[in-house]
Amino acid sequence: MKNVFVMDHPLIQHKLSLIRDKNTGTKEFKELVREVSMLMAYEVTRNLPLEEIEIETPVCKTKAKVLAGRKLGIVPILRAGLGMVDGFLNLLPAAKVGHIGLYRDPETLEPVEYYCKLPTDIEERELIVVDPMLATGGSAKAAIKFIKDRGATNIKFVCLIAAPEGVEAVHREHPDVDIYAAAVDERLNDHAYIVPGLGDAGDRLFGTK
Ligand SMILES: O=P(O)(O)OC[C@H]1O[C@H](OP(=O)(O)OP(=O)(O)O)[C@H](O)[C@@H]1O
Ligand SMILES: O=c1cc[nH]c(=O)[nH]1
Ligand SMILES: [Mg+2]
Repeated sequence: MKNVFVMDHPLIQHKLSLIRDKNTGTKEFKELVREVSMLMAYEVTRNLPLEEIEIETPVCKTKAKVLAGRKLGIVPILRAGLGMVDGFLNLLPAAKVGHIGLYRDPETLEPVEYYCKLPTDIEERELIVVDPMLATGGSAKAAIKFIKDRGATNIKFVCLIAAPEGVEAVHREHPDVDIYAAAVDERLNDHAYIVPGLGDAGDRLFGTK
């Protein structure tokens, strides 16, 4: 599949299996989502540019590599995307966080927007949109269009589980956006839930329902 990178690191896969298990309760679910997000942040940032600066160790002066100051932004899609933010910020503490509130109407399956607050300089930032689930792709497409309309040009999308239908839909509308997932599952069911998936990510994270 084009534009989708599956992160098959054993730690990510192991923790994802625990997350999928219906017997995993809210507290553990939240901790695991944070841990997997941190591991995914590590993989997603693999190509960040470096520059050399001069530093002094206790022994001598030397050249050393540091991040080349690229500005980053994390954009969770509320609610469930919130569960991924802390894991990303653990590794990228200087990143700014923008929030986009969307819920999927259970009848029409169309995303409904209810909140948006983004960093003012998003056009200068590399933006990482995060949401545990990419199902039909409606929410991801809407969030990406939203930030593109406000000037963003450099966007990645990171999820825990993607459905092939969602990957295809995002790729068709936003071919410039790479998708990073811990797994691409089999399909969507009649209610557009991912099979086998993990159920409703927002409800499992926040203990609702
Ligand atoms: O690809 P899609 O078909 O759009 O479905 C995926 C969306 O559904 C879930 O959110 P939900 O609507 O359940 O909102 P919530 O995070 O507030 O629970 C999930 O977190 C995604 O945002
Ligand atoms: O399987 C799914 C699909 C959409 N949203 C979820 O939380 N889970
Ligand atoms: Mg939900």
